Amino acid sequence: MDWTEKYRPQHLQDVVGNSGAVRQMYEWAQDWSRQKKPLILYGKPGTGKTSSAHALANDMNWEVVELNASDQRTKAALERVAGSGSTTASLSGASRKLILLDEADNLHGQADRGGAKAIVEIIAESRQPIILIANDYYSLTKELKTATEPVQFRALQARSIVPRLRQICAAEGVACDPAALEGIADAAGGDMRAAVNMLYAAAIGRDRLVAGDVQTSSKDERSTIFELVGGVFKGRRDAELLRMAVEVEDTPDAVEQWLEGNLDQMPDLASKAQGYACLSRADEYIGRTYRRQYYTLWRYASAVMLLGVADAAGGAGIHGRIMPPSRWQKMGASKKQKMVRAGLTRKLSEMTHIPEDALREDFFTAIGILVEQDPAGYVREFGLDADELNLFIHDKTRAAKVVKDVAKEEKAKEKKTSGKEKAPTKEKKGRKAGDEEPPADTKETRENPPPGQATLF
Ligand SMILES: Nc1ncnc2c1ncn2[C@@H]1O[C@H](COP(=O)(O)OP(=O)(O)OP(=O)(O)O)[C@@H](O)[C@H]1O
Repeated sequence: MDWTEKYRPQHLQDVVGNSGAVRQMYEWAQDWSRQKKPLILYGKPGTGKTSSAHALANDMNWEVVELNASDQRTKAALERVAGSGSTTASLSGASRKLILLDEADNLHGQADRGGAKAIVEIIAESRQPIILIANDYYSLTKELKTATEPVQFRALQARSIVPRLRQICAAEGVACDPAALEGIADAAGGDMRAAVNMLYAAAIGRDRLVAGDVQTSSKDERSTIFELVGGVFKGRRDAELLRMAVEVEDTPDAVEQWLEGNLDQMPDLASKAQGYACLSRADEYIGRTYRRQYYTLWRYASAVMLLGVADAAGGAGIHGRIMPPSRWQKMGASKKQKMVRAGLTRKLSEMTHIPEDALREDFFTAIGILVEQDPAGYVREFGLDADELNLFIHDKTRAAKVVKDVAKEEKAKEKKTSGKEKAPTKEKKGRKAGDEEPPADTKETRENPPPGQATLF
């Protein structure tokens, strides 16, 4: 079993470090009332934000409802649980629900700004306690900052991490050398999740842990995605491969894209098909992870795809060069770009009615080619913003200019239309060559829609 889950603190008093933050949460919960602002826990990954929120709910005997800020269904769910429609019966003691809204820094991923604004309004008026979680406080919207009370989680000190690792070793029956634990705690860089994972990787299958067993790779030295994917295609099927998967910073869905992007290297059709079959099974688990917010399934998804594709690669393995999946490489993998990409996928999914997880590489590649040919047309049809357009054309200045020009052009068109409403006779005189087509919802345009959405799908 995943040790980070197994040793997740169950009560506030089990949370390591961040005592100020924990106290603030406790006091907030003690006299929580409808007038109180929701909390927003922010800080580096792996410092105990999510665990503390769950531990608080457990201590208060509150049920937890977990929602993700970037999920389109969140607004409706929030309205149901926290909005004015929620019954007073559910507001009393034991049946009180703590709403946990994760990825609050991705709230603008909600397709329209109105959606995000509505969510902030529901939060501010909530009849149930709400805790939001974010990594980066500074990227939160102003409205959200105003509506909430901040609680900072700081990186943990190595000397706070060591005792926790010692407890885990004791519970697992692993004797440990203090130097080994100190080495792990130092390398974790204040991230308890990383520390527990490193301990797991070093201690699993051992009953004694000495400093030499520990690979105290610092953040920069941890396995890279290239090594992991390279290992898979070389046909590795050992614990080391799973250890590398724990170390890489990429999420299983990113790893899945990398594996898929390199499947062409398979020696024959049968092994390629076998590789795809494993990926599709892993994909199901990854989807379920997100739907149920059950992150333990991630580990399982990783194991299924890594070992499965390694098996498909065969005993001798393939020693070709590992390439990043094409579109991914161009899009880069910075957090901001990932968020833009996630928002865009959602937008395209809504417009095309194709499920998000089906909008994979091929689809992006196809759209990319079309967008490159007619950026302005796609900005108009899909409502792409400059960041989204830049994902396709890779030229920030040009993307900003195209979006600005389209906005200008639309504004002019609007003006013209409203002018036309006021003075219909003048417009009737006919159009000059080069004028825009007047917007019309005639039978003909409905059946033969303009280029863009309808032509493409
Ligand atoms: N302060 C802590 N005390 C004890 N365990 C911790 C602490 N912080 C993290 N952990 C361990 O790391 C795991 C992940 O922590 P958690 O999910 O609470 O981090 P987080 O701050 O919410 O991270 P993220 O921002 O990535 O969601 C926990 O299951 C637990 O095992």
